Amino acid sequence: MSCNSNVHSAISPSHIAIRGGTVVNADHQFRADVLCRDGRIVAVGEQIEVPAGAAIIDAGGQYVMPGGIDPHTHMQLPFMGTVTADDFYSGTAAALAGGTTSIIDFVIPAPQQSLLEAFHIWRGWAEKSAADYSFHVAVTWWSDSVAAEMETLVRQHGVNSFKHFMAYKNAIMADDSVLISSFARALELGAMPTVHAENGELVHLLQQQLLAQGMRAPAAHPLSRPPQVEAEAAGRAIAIANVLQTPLYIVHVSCAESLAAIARARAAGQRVYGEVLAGHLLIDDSVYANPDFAGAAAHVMSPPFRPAEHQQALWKGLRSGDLHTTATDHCTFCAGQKAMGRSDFTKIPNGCGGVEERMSVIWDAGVGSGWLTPSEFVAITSANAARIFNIYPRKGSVSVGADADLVVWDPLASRTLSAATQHSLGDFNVFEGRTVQGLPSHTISRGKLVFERGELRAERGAGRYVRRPPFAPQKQILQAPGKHDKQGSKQK
Ligand SMILES: NC(=O)NCCC(=O)O
Ligand SMILES: [Zn+2]
Ligand SMILES: [Zn+2]
Repeated sequence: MSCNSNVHSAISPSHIAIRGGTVVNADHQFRADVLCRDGRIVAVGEQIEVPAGAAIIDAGGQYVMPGGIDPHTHMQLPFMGTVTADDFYSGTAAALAGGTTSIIDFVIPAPQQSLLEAFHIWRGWAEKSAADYSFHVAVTWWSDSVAAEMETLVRQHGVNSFKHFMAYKNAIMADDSVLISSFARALELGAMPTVHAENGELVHLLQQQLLAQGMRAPAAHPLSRPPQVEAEAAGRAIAIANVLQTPLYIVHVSCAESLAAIARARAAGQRVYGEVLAGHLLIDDSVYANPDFAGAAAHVMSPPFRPAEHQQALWKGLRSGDLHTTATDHCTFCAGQKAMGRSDFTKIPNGCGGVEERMSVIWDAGVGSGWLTPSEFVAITSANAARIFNIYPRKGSVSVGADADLVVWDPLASRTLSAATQHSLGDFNVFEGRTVQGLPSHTISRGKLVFERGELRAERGAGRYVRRPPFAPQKQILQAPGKHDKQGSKQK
């Protein structure tokens, strides 16, 4: 479908002025012009002086927001015997068309593979990115060399988060011993442990049982990964983080039970962060009942889409502050690839797209319905991710000195989403037929106008690797400060 037929060169005068819009940051919104020079924001204010020769964007009646940050994508990922359809160019170009100007993707070393070797391979693949990118690095096995390479990644390569897949047994699954070693090491290094929370042993057992019962179609996929399987793993990761006193970021929280575990931990004073996918907010499990294999298989991802009541809980979690970021887990496989699991649902490559649609579908359903304010939208689509992964306010903020990654947002524009018009190279759109109100009119990436009212000017290789500094290494503090007197000695 689509595939970048509508791509032209980015417009890049040294100055871009955005005039007459309402700037929205995560903490407040205000009327202001924004001036960008050489890739940075250099002025935000009323009636700013615009140098001769600057490109001028009229943002009257529109919002000017930080470009979206999608903290969970998989471009060019080799996975389940195939490779995703979108590479770093097509995937980031699609992101820009939807108002997302940065992604955080994943380096996933094979068990026994050097983390550094894998990191350099992914860095090479990502050089063609049209938008800025960064990497979480997965810890899929453990040894002293992994511990040493984590340090090199943090200190020399700007990695401050490590991912652990608690699912995908016999492939990339991290067992408790890996989780514990890696979380403890992350704490020493000032890095954030993150988890894909699903009990891989239970998934494996349920898959085998379903296959033995002759259930081979995609409809069996959600049955092999019920909410309890996710909640058990989320609870276990939270408990490990609690004992070790590490922070924890849980990716793609999809069910009320996991959310409740996060809420309980946070109420008890634990630093736990939750990410929710645009798809999990808006699509329910009825998609797996589709008798057409291709339609059902296109929705096979993990965790799976859930019964509708979970969506209500997730939206509440975003508003209550127990969920912090929104992502897509953009991981596109075409129909021919999904067909690898035609006679065995466990072989369907897991993953769906969405990097181009995330901002619009969340604005439409969240802000359009009155559930979220524009500032809350900025918090959950960019600012919170920037804070959690330590690149704020350079990213996620419209402020002087920040990168000129901006989206001019037209709250009245609408379109109907479709694979026929998407920029992703995937051949399916999980939001097919959904009409959304609220679209980017302009996207500016590092000071260049890369998208203007439907015309995409993404530039291969224009994206830059974003280094993310570590947080200060934390001491292990086993008691809350209130248990100590003012001099710091323990109370009797
Ligand atoms: N989510 C999914 O189904 N595929 C990508 C890998 C992962 O994030 O688990
Ligand atoms: Zn995952
Ligand atoms: Zn993922």
